[in-house]
Amino acid sequence: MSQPILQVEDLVVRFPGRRGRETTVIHGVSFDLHAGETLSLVGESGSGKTTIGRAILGLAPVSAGHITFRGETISNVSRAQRRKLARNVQVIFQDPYSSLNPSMTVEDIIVEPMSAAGVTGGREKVRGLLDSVGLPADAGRRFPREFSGGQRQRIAIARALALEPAVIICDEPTSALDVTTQARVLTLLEQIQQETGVAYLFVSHDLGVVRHVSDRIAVLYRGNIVELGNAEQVATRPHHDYTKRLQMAAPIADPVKQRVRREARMKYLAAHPDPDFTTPAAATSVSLTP
Ligand SMILES: Nc1ncnc2c1ncn2[C@@H]1O[C@H](COP(=O)(O)OP(=O)(O)OP(=O)(O)O)[C@@H](O)[C@H]1O
Repeated sequence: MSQPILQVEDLVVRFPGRRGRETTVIHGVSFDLHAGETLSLVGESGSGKTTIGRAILGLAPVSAGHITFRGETISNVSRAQRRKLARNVQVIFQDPYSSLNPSMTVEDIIVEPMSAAGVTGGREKVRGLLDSVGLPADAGRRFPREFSGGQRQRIAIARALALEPAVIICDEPTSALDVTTQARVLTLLEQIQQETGVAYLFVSHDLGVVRHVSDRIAVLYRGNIVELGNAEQVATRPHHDYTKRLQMAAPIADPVKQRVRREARMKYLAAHPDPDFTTPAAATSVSLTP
């Protein structure tokens, strides 16, 4: 495999807490990301997935450890160096309703990061970007409110692609979308990756979703990576107890398979009681009646 494009080594993130005490939310996490690869960070709500993404983007404090992009340190650097990085590492957020400025046209939304990076000629590029995400050319003149959730996420993807980044952090990019739209957006992200070689750091609570889009999966539990490996292996033959719980909590459509797995989960939990584990978030969407 190629040299890693992004390396996170022994990352520790602490936030100021009550009475001047600090709370550590990321406890020495390490992973790397290669060009053209999708690595997913999976864990329940509060496990620290978004914080890791924000630390890479310089939006959360790197209290210890360091982060490098193409071998160059990007943690705790100056604003100017940060701006340089912004061209290479972009982000797509979970909520396509709040992540796009409602008072700007789609063209202005897409051109904005180019102008901020001092790239000229952005407006000519917009039509090609809209086309590459499957939106009509006249979409540029319209406003976000005129589009559905899936279309808005396509606008967010076009904006992320505007600076031809090497890495895109996809923070739960499909969790606000219905299942069919989810599949379309994931397919689009895969096509873009095949065409451009962009690497994705994909953040999700849903092992079932990331299994199909990832090359590797890192499982995060309370700010620690407890398992990292090939996506198929982690999703279907996990080693760590916590991953097994996440796997058993991922919702599936077939009610017969769901019942079989629920029974297996009950058996497993009865045989492995562990008060230290909280119920993974996805479990709440699994029906408890046949
Ligand atoms: N700015 C902050 N100040 C203090 N604590 C924070 C801050 N940002 C995040 N945290 C805490 O860090 C922990 C991890 O949060 P984070 O949002 O990274 O989790 P997550 O796995 O992305 O969860 P979710 O799936 O719900 O988005 C949480 O306990 C959260 O309360």
